[in-house]
Formats: sequence, C-alpha cells, structure tokens
Amino acid sequence: MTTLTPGYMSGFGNGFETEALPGALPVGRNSPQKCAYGLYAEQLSGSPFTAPRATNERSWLYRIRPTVAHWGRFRRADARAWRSAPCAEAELPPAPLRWDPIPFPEGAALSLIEGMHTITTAGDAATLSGIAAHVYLATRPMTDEYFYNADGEMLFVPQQGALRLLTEFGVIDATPGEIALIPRGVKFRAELPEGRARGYVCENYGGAFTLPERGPIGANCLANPRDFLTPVAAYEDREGPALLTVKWGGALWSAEIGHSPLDVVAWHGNYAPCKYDLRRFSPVGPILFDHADPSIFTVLTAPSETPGTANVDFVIFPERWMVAENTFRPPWYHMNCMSEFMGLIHGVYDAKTGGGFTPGGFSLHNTMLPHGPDADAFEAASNAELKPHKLEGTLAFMFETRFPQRVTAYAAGLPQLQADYPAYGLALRRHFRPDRP
Ligand SMILES: O=C(O)Cc1cc(O)ccc1O
Ligand SMILES: [Fe+2]
Repeated sequence: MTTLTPGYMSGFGNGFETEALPGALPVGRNSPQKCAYGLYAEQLSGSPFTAPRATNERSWLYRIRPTVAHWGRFRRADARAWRSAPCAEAELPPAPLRWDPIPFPEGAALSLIEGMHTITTAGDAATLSGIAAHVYLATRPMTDEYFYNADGEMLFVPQQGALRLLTEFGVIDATPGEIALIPRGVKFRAELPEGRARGYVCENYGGAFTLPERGPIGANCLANPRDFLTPVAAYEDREGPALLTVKWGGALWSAEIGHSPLDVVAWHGNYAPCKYDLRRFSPVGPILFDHADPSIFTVLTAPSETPGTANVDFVIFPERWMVAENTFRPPWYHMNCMSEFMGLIHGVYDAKTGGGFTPGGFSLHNTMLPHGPDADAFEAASNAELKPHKLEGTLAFMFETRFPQRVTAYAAGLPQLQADYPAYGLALRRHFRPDRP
C-alpha cells in the first residue's frame, strides 16, 4: 500500500507533529512500551544530544521497521561523477572560472543520484566542515531505489524540470524557483514529473542550514519562517525489490533491502526536510545610495564555530527595484576571503550583461581572487540614467563558503568550461584622466 500524497505544514524548524494514520503518534511520550499499529519508534538526531536549545535538532519517527532493519550487505557502488572533499584531483589556477550549462546526456538514463556531477569541493567531509557544489542531470525516476546521505545535508536548487522528493517524512514537490532541503540521514527517492531535471545542489558537510539573524532589520522580511513548508507524514508499505544506497565517508554503498524504507507512518520533531519558494523572499537593500554587501540576500546560512564566518551561505539575487542615487548599482569589484560558487536559474545577472553567464551555467570566484562586472556591465552601469529601475525576470544564487573550492577533474575537463573567461577583466578599459577630477 502506498499513501504518498503531498501536503505541507508551515514554519522553519518548528516542533512539528504529523501522522498518516490516526493515533499513530504516542501522546505525551516518545517511546511507549508498544507503539500504536505495531510501529517501531526511532530517534533521528541532527545535532548532538546536548546542543543548546536553539540548535538542538531531532525527530521521532514511528515506522514499520527501524532503520537498522532496512539493512543488507552493502557493497561499494559506482559514485560516477560524485566527489567529496578533500578532492585535489585537478590543478587549480588562480583564475575566475565559468561554465556554460551542461546538457542532458544523450542516451544515458540517470537517476538523481547517478546524475550528481560534482563541480567543486571545499573543506573536509570527514571533519564535518565544508561543502560540495554539484550539478544534477537526472533523466529517469527512482522507483525502487532509495538514498540517504550521511556526509551532509543536501540543498536542491532546481533549474529546469520539477523534482518530486519522496522522503521518510513525506513528499516534497520542488520546481525551478523553489529550493528543497533534505537533512543529513533522511532517506528519499526522486521522481521526475517532467521526465528529466537539471539543477544545483549544495552538499553541506557542516552544521545545518538555518535562517540568518536579521539584526536591525527586525522581525520581518528576507526569508520569513512561515514560508518554509515541511511535508506531512506519508508512507509506503511495500515489500519487494528495493535498493538502498548510502553516501558515507565520501563513498557510495548499496544493499538490497527487500522493502521500502519510506515506511514512517507518523513523526514529530524539528529535524525534517522542507521546501521554500524563493519568490517569497522579501529583499531589503539600499534605498538612497551605495551597494550593500550580498549578505543582505542570505536565504539560509550554515554557521561555523566562528561567529559571522559561515561554513556556507545560500544567497540569492532576486527580482528587485534598484533606486540608489549617484551609485554604481551592479556589484562592485572586489576580492573576498570567502569563495563564491554562482548559478543562474533564469534571466540575466546584473554583473554579467556581456553574455556568457546563462541559465543553467555556473561560475567560481575563489578565495582572494579578484572579480566584478564585465566590461559591458561596467560601461552600461556607469553611464546609465539612474531612474528607479526594476531588475525583472532574474534569479541567480551563490554558495559562499569560508573554504577555497577545488574544481573536480570532471568540471575541469568539461567542454562547457569557458576558455576565455579567465581574461574577461582585460576588456575593462582605462578611463583615468588626471586632468578631470
Ligand atoms: O561576485 C558576485 O557577483 C556576487 C556578489 C554580488 C554582490 O552584489 C556583491 C558582492 C558579490 O560578491
Ligand atoms: Fe563576488
């Protein structure tokens, strides 16, 4: 029997509770002597037991079998193009890098997991710090295949085609313009409602993504907690061939388990997958002059132990009004101690109007490497009439991490790597006129 229909509860990191069968959740306790319906109780801990309240994450799952019974003889599986940090397989020159979109492979049927192509890695998965940035190219659904990632949580950023993520906690539908967050250790499979799907993933080895502080902005704007949607409980009661693949210690392992592990009939807690529509992000920015730091557009942040120094920030560049007076409005030229992986979901990014940064493409501006607007964007923005102007139909994003990002051999060898991008800065003309203040 399958009762897998989508439905959502609103809020970020709430203490949710949900049951697909009435009375499946124990009342007032977590671990009764016998659970209703003959279910097993299992705790999934996303933080150490003793983490402070604000960062303490765990859920209780009431399931047909505990995870230890969804087990088998694991053998190494082919990780294909999926890599984990540290991964120094390709030489990395001190240059800005940019790629055209990677097309879907012709003739190859790839599940979401098989279609994971790592572009960069940073930090060290074994020390629970750093990230990997992937592009997924998926062309077949997972029907009796399941997956969980023990190395990190996964932030999905669909760019083309929808994803239906059938998780232990319930079903998430995510389309381009939305994101989906699957915590470390949560089992799922993915269907492709449009037959194929392309997008980006931030695999976060560090502490979990959370909402950034708003400081003087106050209680509203940016990403509001009520717009995050967590699925209601939904389960598969299916015996039969089933392959569970686990990413653990930087490698993939698979076992035949003989039944669906998406067998959670009820759950409660604050450690659960969610989705968010990026169009709900309410941007706050300079309304008189100057260009603020891009941290104002942080949707989610995964902090490190050092205050203000994120393991990774997920930042977007959404539609918005540009109103600043006497201001060079696109991003300024800069060098950053953090590294910046960028992708484009749709439209044109205001720092790169000269072509070359196209939807589905991506770029890497590594730690302490200079970058900024291309020559077209500079000339246009420094001569534009500064009326209020709306940036419309655009959505770019950035995975910004404290660690340098290494490019994989796969990404370094892609024909989509733009040979001329490292020199884009040389097209910036000299304007210096000592006689003209
Ligand atoms: O490099 C980029 O395009 C991202 C970026 C945007 C911005 O508005 C300010 C700084 C920054 O790094
Ligand atoms: Fe930048």
